[in-house]
Amino acid sequence: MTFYDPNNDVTRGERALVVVPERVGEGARRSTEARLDEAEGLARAIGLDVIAKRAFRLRQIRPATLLGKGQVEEIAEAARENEAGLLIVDAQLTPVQQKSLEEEVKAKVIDRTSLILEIFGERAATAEGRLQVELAHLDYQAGRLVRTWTHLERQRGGFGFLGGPGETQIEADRRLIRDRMARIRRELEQVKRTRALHRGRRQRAPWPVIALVGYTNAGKSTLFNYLTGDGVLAEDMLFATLDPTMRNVRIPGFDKAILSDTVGFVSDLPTELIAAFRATLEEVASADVLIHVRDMAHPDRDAQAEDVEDVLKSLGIDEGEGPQRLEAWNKIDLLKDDERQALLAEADRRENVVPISAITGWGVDHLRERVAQVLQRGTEIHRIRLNPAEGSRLAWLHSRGEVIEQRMDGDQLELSVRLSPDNWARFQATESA
Ligand SMILES: Nc1nc2c(ncn2[C@@H]2O[C@H](COP(=O)(O)OP(=O)(O)OP(=O)(O)O)[C@@H](O)[C@H]2O)c(=O)[nH]1
Repeated sequence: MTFYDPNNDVTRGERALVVVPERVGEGARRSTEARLDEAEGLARAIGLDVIAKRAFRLRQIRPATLLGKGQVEEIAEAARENEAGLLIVDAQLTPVQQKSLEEEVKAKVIDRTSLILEIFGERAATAEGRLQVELAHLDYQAGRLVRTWTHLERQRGGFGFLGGPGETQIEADRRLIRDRMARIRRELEQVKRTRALHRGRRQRAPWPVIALVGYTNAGKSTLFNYLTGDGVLAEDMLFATLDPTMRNVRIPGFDKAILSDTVGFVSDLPTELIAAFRATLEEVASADVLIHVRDMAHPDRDAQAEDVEDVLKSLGIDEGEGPQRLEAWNKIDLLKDDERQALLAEADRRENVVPISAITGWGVDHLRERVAQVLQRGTEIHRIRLNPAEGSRLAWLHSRGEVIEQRMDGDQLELSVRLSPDNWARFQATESA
C-alpha cells in the first residue's frame, strides 16, 4: 500500500468535472450556485482544470453510488466527451460509493474530504503542517480500509515477513498505518514542543498577537498583505523563520504587534482535519484579538459566518470568552449602492464591526484603530517614579507595558507607562518586596 504523497492523488492541470449532489429538502442555507462556485474554487486551488460543473438533485439515494443511475450515466458521458480523468463529488462518499463511481464513470473520483486534504497538503508550509496533513490523511485511509476492504480479507501465506502466520492483509495494512501514525505523532510532539517554546518567548514579549480567521476566499490573505505591506523587512525576516504566517503589523499606539494568518475555513471541514489542525489553530486561541474577515458580497455570507463560528467553537473558542473579537466586513466595494449604505449603517450600530475593502485599503486604517482600542481596553496609563539604579524593574516595565514617556526628574526617572491591571498589580508587588 502507498502512503500519502501530496502529489500522488491528483495531478495539477488535470481535467476535472465538478458535481454537487443536493438532497431534496436540503439547500435552504446555501444556494446551488454558491456551492458550485465554491467546489470549483477549491478544485482550482490545487491547479485542476475544471471543465464542467453541475448540481444534481437526489430524489432517492442510491446507496451504491449516492447519485442516481441516470445521473451517473450522464456524468460518465460528460467525462468521456470532455476527456476528464477526474470527478470531484462535493459530498462525503463512502469508500464503496467512491469505488463504484470510479468504475461506472471510468474516472478517478475524489470527495469533499479528499479535496480539502489535498488543498491543506499543498498549502502546508511548515514541517508541522505537513505532518498534520499526513496524519489526517492516514486517519482517513484507515477509516476507508476498515469499511472497504473487510470483504477482501484474505489469509496471508505463512511466511511471516510482515506479520505472524495467519495475519490477514487488512490487519497488516492497518498495522502499517498505525505504526506510521504513531511515528508522526512522536515527530509532531517534538515540533510542538519547539513551537510552544517560540510562543512562550513571544508571550513574554509585550507584543500583542492579532489573528485573522474567516471563510475561504473571504479576503484574509489580501488583508494580511495590505496590513503588513508597510512592515519593516528586516524584522519580517525574524518571524519568517519562526512561522511563515506571522508578520509585524503597525497598530497605532503600539510599538509592535504580530499578525497571524490562518487557514481558511470551509463548511463541512472534516472532523479529522479539525482535530489534526487543532495545534496550528492554537495560535488563534492564544491571540489577543481575533479579526473575523467576512465576504459581505457573498450570497451565503451568513451561513459562512455560522460555519466559522462552528469551527471556532469546536476549537473551544466561544464568543464572549477567549480573544476579543472584531468583524471586518470585507469587499464593501463590490456591493450596490443601496446595499452598501444599509450595511454601513448596520456596521455603525454594531460595536465590533468595521467595514473594509482589503483590496483598495478602504477602511483599513479604521480597522487598525479599532484593533488598538480593543487592545487597550482595560489598560491604563500609570505615572511611575523609579531610581535609575533599579535596572531590572525598568526592564520589566519595558517588557510588560508600553512606555509612553521617560525622563529624568532630579535623580529619579519619571515614566508614563500603559499597563494592564494584572501587570500593574504585579509591578506594585515588586515595590513592596
Ligand atoms: N473586490 C474585492 N475583492 C477582494 C477583496 N478582498 C479580497 N478580494 C478578492 O477575493 C479573493 C480571495 O481573497 P484572498 O485574500 O485570497 O482570500 P482568503 O480568505 O485568504 O482565502 P483562502 O486562502 O481560501 O482562505 C481574491 O481574488 C481577492 O483579490 C475586496 O475587498 N474587494
